[in-house]
Amino acid sequence: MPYSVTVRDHLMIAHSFAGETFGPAQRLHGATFVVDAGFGADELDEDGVVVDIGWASRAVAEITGSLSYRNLDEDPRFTGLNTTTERLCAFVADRLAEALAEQPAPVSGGVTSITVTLHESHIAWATYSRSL
Ligand SMILES: Nc1nc2c(c(=O)[nH]1)N=C([C@H](O)[C@H](O)COP(=O)(O)OP(=O)(O)OP(=O)(O)O)CN2
Repeated sequence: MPYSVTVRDHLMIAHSFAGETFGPAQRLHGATFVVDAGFGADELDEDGVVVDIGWASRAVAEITGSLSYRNLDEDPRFTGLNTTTERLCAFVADRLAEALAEQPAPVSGGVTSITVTLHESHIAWATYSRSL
């Protein structure tokens, strides 16, 4: 996968976690994530791109917008699940894969993988990668 394009957004949510592992984060707390969504391809399309950056930015913004300013403890999409940074990465990546699949070529043309990283601070982040 020699080529990739990454677009950045951010996400503000509230949540709490179940499990002694999480210590004080078992209580409701807020989090602001920087979201990096990467699209990988083996080859460029006929326009010379992996994916249109404008389309990618809008697709990511739609997903982050569906999460932001929400208490994810009350969001039916995550019932019974800890909305860890890792799980939110996978959620964003899977929604992006769905959005891409709905697009006709050339938008969906050569993308072979999606990699989403959520930075929860300058010293901690998580990543989820999937192939298409
Ligand atoms: N692998 C993950 N570990 C943790 C996540 C996560 O999403 N994935 N999230 C949290 C908390 O939501 C928060 O980000 C940090 O809470 P905090 O209590 O400060 O957790 P720490 O592990 O940094 O410190 P403690 O020693 O547990 O107090 C936590 N972990």
